[in-house]
Amino acid sequence: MTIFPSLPSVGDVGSSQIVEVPTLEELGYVDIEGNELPPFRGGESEGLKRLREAISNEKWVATFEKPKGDPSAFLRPATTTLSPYLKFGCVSSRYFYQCIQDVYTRNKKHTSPPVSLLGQLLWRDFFYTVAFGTPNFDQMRGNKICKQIPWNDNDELLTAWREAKTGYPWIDAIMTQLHKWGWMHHLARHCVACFLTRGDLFVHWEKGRDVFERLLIDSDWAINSGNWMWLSCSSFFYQYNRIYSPISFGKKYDPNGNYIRHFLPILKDMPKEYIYEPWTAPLSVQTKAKCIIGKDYPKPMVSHDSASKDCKQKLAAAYELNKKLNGVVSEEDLKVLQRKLDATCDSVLNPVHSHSSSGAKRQRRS
Ligand SMILES: Cc1cc2nc3c(=O)[nH]c(=O)nc-3n(C[C@H](O)[C@H](O)[C@H](O)COP(=O)(O)OP(=O)(O)OC[C@H]3O[C@@H](n4cnc5c(N)ncnc54)[C@H](O)[C@@H]3O)c2cc1C
Repeated sequence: MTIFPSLPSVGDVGSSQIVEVPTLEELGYVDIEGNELPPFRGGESEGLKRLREAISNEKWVATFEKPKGDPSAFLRPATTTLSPYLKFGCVSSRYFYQCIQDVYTRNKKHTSPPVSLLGQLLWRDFFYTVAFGTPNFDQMRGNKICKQIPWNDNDELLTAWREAKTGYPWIDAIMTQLHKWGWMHHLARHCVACFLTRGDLFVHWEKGRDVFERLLIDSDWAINSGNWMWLSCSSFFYQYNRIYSPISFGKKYDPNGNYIRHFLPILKDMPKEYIYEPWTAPLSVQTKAKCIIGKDYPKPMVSHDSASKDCKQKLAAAYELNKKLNGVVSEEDLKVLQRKLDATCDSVLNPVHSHSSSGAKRQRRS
């Protein structure tokens, strides 16, 4: 008697040929020799090792409070970095949850959801639940929980953002980390998602979501779309007047700009006074730093002050329209609104001017 049934025979494969396994180059990946390797190794053993390391620091687990972590910490990230392992099922979310509960049992005083570490796992399940119950969750059209907003379709703006060429070092460094590591801190994701959508460029959140989906190693259908809706003020969060400054937000955590220097080495010799706004550096300083703005590193593609003001106006008008039509906004309604807004808001076409001489004016922080 055989214990294991024999394997079914291989069916008729017809005339199809068995081809070679495609190379990485054929799959579209470029040679990364000489480049920094992403600090992630796949597999369950690595995932469990990271989980044990995070959990063994009981004080850190018990006091974990998001969004208090430092988004610019890259040598030792401020969060667990377990998302790729959870996404691929290398680490069980239930086991992770149980480990946190065990720490809480031993440490009665601990933070609570939504900001605690346990709360982060609840956010994960929150997005899974809403995504499951919402038709067309991953798009604006036909999605009842999503505000209908006349985003622009400007591929030039999208490309500059995706290719880390906005001229805002904080934004470009984050996008470079995305290309190199496939992972960034949660607040860093906030900054670039806000910048692309409601903060500065007014590009559709679905376009940014698609870029993240392609490049994140933790890319997750429900979590990614949910967070893009959140950050673009399309759903879950509606305070569109609160915009991340691409200049002052990162500076709070990293005044010397070490994160920027690491991910954008072209700016590594820029003095700290100018690292977040290099276009304001006098030409002599740019020359000494071997980085001429507009030649070695781009000028800012928009003026944050006027672009963010325009974005707020557009959001206010779109919210008003959604309210008036009780969320049933047709494509034609959006087009009419877009035409009206295009006539009044044109900051995107008016980039900030580079100040390569002394006496350059700084932008007001928002
Ligand atoms: C625009 C945008 C897109 C995002 N896309 C993704 C994505 O595709 N995949 C993804 O896993 N996370 C995504 N996130 C959520 C969050 O940024 C990452 O889960 C987190 O940064 C991963 O790092 P970590 O494992 O160190 O997180 P920790 O802070 O250590 O949290 C532990 C786990 O909780 C879960 N978690 C944490 N924050 C969130 C959140 N806001 N929503 C849902 N679950 C959360 C993750 O599974 C994470 O691994 C996105 C956030 C934004 C703002």
